[in-house]
Amino acid sequence: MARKRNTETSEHQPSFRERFAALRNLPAFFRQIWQTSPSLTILNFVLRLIRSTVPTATLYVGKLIVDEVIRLANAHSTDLTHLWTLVAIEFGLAIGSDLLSRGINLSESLLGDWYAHQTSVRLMQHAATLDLAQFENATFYDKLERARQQTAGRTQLLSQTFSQVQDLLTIASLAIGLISFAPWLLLLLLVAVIPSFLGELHFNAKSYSLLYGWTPQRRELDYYRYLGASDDTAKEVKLFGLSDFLINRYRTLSEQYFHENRKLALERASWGSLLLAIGTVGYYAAYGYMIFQTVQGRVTLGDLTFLAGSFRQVRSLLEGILGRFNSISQGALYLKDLFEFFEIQPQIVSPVSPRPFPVPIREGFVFEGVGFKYPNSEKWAVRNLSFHLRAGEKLALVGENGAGKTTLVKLLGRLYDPDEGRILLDGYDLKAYNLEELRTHIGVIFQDYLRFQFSAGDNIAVGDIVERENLPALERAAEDSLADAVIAGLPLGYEQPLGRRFSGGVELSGGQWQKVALARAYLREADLLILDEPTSALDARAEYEVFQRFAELTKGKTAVLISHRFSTVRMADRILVLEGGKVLEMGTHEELLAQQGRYAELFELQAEGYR
Ligand SMILES: Nc1ncnc2c1ncn2[C@@H]1O[C@H](COP(=O)(O)OP(=O)(O)OP(=O)(O)O)[C@@H](O)[C@H]1O
Repeated sequence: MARKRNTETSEHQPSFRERFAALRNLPAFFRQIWQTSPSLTILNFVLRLIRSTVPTATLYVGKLIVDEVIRLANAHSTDLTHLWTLVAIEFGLAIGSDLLSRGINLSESLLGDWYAHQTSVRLMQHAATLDLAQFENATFYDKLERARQQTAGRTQLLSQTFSQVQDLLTIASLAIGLISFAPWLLLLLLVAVIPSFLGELHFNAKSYSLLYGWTPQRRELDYYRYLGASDDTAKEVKLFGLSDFLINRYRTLSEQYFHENRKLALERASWGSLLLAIGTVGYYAAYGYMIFQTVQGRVTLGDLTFLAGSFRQVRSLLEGILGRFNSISQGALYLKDLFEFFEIQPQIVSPVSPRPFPVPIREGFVFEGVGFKYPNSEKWAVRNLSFHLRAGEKLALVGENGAGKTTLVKLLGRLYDPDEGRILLDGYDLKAYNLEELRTHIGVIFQDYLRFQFSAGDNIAVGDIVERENLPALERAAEDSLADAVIAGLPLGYEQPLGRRFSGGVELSGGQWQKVALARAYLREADLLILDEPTSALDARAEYEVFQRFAELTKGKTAVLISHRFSTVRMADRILVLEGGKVLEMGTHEELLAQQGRYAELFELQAEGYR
């Protein structure tokens, strides 16, 4: 299937002005580098400063050697002391230069690695503060993806900018010699180098926009790679015979990228060679002129070697600087992506002066005309939702798929805020409470709970991670959720790694996983416990037992239970029937049966199936 490139993103073709504007990110970048390690930054800079004078010094000593050789030859002298001293100095410079380069590389790679490490940690920390809604947004993902990719590339930007400064200093010292000989040579050099610089600038802008425009597709490629080769997916991919389908989708997209990239690479190579040739013509014109001056006796042979060497070096340094300028401005554009990611702010936050969370909860939660639309959707997931979840009651949520049950739970945990109406806790809007505190007091086990590829103990401990080392607490929670028998059957008990991703891991059955996940809810001393279809994978006996315990363990606590099984639902104090995001019926099992409404209908339907 041929796929069209996202045309919306190709509008992001960065203009010259944008590229230059992006350089404004460099000071902030260097502030971060400096904060990473002031001593390494200074060391690197000092080493580069010294290193920048070495080429000029070497060329100058070379000139002195040539002049001395000629003087000795003409004077038929055998006193070589001065000559050998000069050679020794040049040798010293060569060794010194190598050592300096090594020092520069070492300090820079340490600095770069440490910076990349710190940025990755900051990225994770920042991502953790953001809202669930932001994670469900594709543009956000693209930004995150670019920001992630850039952390390693930053090391390169660091060394390029430092090299730039070093080379500029070297050029300055070499230029002094050239200027004193013939200032227009320097001008000739610039003219020779500029066309290839402009060419590079143009092609770099193009490849940046190609890469940028392809971010969504690259994410798609990663996804196919993951689907095609991962333990989570292998089962379904094999049984449904999806390999060829996936490989073809991958191939089509990847080939399209390759072709676009190749076109650009070819254009770049042909234009690059042409423009570079102009530079070479400039160099040989200047070289010819210098040879002519030497033959005329206006400069010495030593001067010729110095000047020709300086010219050649300044040319290659200038080319390097201009070329590097391109990658620096490109790097600065990527830097913009990174900084932009850090600028994304969460919308769901704590108030400035939050109310203390009520312990115990006195009145409970009141939904007042709550309406909510998912950010990427036009449809109301829930609307005009009004009901009272009393303190200490067990409320079951019932409704068909998509009725809004999980959404209601997400609103309770402030993973989203309502678009209409409000949710009160003991008379105050949920937004009046500290967000973290609110979440600490709520224990939720979602139907799509995470199967962490951690040890069995850690899989329970994620319910309240501060209890990680508290084995008795973990054991108690496991007992409450019936996970104790599962763990007793594992060769390494609580230390047993679960899942197949890492070596030595043991895979559990769906029901066994569910028992382990359920233990998380019991580990946390939550005041509001929410279980979203916690027993869907359990066998009938286990389900019965789990709910017997649940009733005992949550005595006096507020709890919300989502289930499609009426045997479970009828154990709740009250039942709320949702339909199309609205409250359809609410009452006890008996009341709802007596009403002969939807609940009674669904209950009968299920009971029918068991008869
Ligand atoms: N992340 C999301 N983005 C957009 N729409 C969503 C998202 N999650 C759910 N929805 C939509 O919101 C509505 C309510 O979904 P919700 O998950 O709350 O239903 P549910 O009652 O829990 O269903 P189920 O019994 O299948 O678990 C559905 O129409 C669903 O398509």
